Amino acid sequence: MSPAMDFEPRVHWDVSVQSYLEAALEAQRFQDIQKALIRPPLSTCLRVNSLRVSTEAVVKQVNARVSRQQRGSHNLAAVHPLVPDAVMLPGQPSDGCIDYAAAGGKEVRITRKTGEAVLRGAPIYAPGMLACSAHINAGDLVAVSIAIEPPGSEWCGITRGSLLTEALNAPSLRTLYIGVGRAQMSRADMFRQSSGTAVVMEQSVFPMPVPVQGLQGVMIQNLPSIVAAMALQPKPGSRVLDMCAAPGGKATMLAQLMRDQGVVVALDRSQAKASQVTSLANELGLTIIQAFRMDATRAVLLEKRSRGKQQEQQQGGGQLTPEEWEQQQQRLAVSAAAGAEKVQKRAARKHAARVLRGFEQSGPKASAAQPPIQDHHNHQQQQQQQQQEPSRLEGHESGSAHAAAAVQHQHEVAPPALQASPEGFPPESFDAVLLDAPCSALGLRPRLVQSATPLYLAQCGLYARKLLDAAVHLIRPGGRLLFSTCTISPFENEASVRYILDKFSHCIRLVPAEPRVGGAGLVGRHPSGGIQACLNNSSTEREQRGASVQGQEGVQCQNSHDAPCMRAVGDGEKAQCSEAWLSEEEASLVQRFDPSGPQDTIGFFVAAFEKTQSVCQTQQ
Ligand SMILES: C[S@@+](CC[C@H](N)C(=O)[O-])C[C@H]1O[C@@H](n2cnc3c(N)ncnc32)[C@H](O)[C@@H]1O
Repeated sequence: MSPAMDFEPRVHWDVSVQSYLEAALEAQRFQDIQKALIRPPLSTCLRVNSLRVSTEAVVKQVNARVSRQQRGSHNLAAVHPLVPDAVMLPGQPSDGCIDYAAAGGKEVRITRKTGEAVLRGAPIYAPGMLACSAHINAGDLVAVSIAIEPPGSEWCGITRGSLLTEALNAPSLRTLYIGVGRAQMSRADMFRQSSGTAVVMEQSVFPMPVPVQGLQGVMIQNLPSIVAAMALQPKPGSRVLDMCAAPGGKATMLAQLMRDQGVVVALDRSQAKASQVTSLANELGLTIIQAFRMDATRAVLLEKRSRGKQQEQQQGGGQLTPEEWEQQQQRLAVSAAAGAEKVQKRAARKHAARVLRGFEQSGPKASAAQPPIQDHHNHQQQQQQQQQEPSRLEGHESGSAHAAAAVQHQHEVAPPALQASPEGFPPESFDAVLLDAPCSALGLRPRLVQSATPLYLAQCGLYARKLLDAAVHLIRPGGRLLFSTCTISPFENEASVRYILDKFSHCIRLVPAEPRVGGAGLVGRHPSGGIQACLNNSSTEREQRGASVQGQEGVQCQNSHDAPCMRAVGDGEKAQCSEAWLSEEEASLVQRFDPSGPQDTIGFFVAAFEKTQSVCQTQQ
């Protein structure tokens, strides 16, 4: 074993994506961003649940830990000057001098995704282990290395459970050393256990954040995520929708800003993910969050349109592609077999929709007190699960995230778990809507592999527009919409804002996204033809195939992380790919968080809109 002392991983980008971003952001800026993306932000941001505990108390507690455990290596924690519920823990750049010799040749190798979380301060859990040296016992010091997938591959070349021998240090296998840790279990247990901490880091190429486990009323959350929730300005007692809510970081922040009064309807496309939101709300003792499984692109209940579409499909669907036709046939077969069960489920969904509509008439308080669907049996089961499973944050809050709930009475006040989803919501149902769109996630840090392709960026941007369309219909006149992403891709950010401002110019206007922590958005248009040109020029065979089949057949998404599976970049959608951004004035209202900027945050984008009047029928 000969670990390199410097942490200088070379991260390959798709050539076309790189040229697209270089042209958009300018070469030097993109180079700086690339450098920033391979390391975690130096500071850790703690979100304080100020309904339970004061930020001053948290600052005091954290600083007490700093002085005890990491004397001299950290500056003191402080409340963020513009974000009152955020406590910032500054970190010092590491000198990179790791004493690998102390490990005496013992080593563990972990998956790349685990490694990225560890670089943000998480311990190494058993499932993240890939290989390790022979004869490792609890208490041993071990060198820690990450196995990196080669460009274009999803497998790093090492089978879990392997013995680390010279062969696994072959130059053909990409390995990155990130520090030294202490084993918490034996080699055998590392591969036998499906949970539990396998190794705790003692020295890392990046400073390890102050441990926050056990701190009451705090959770780790990226600063821009907190800013996004604040910029929506949700009012206590109002009715708010979070369209893409799991795992619930922003939904819970919204509830906190609303002083846990009113209702936050939180949607996500899978039941498991919707349940994550409920779990986090329970942990934090927030009672107003109602989580549903729902495809938010279909969240607007437009009676006429949905009936028309249903009829069209039943008639054989002149508009359907062969692929859609086949999918429809499969669905019909399944639904026929489902028989009585389906009738029951539909009744449950109708009931839920009725309750939600009823809520419209009776006001927020009534709905909060009477959740759409109650299923006490499942609620109990879920609570048991929550007690067994540690809480995790994913999505924007990648890396270690320890939701430390300051709640004594959570099981008394937690809303029951919701098992069925309503069919949708009538237009203008909400006072405020948050759309934290699934995106290409090019702003997340650290990222040791970048696999995004032009097609993927195009799909993500178009998917965001679909969700934005729904969002605009769901807000009431006078209400607010907050759009955010964790990507640096302008097609998903500024070009999406342009799309919505142009399409709904008569009823939507940009308003300042505040507090103002990030920088201005991009002005003008993409200088070399935008994502469509990028797609056309794309070098890989796969991309060319994707570009050449536009509008003809489905293209599967290629990434697993929150991959928005759009069918295809269709002919009708091509026009949307031309890439106009913002005017000077508009750019000054949105916020673009640059990962290489002085704030040292993840890459993020925030835009706030106000709906001035109803969307006219022709726009629907
Ligand atoms: C960026 S993450 C959201 C993070 C979340 N807002 C938070 O702060 O914790 C995007 C989420 O959108 C969900 N999603 C993707 N497509 C969706 C759809 N059509 N309807 C609802 N949710 C969707 C994904 O499952 C994922 O959980």
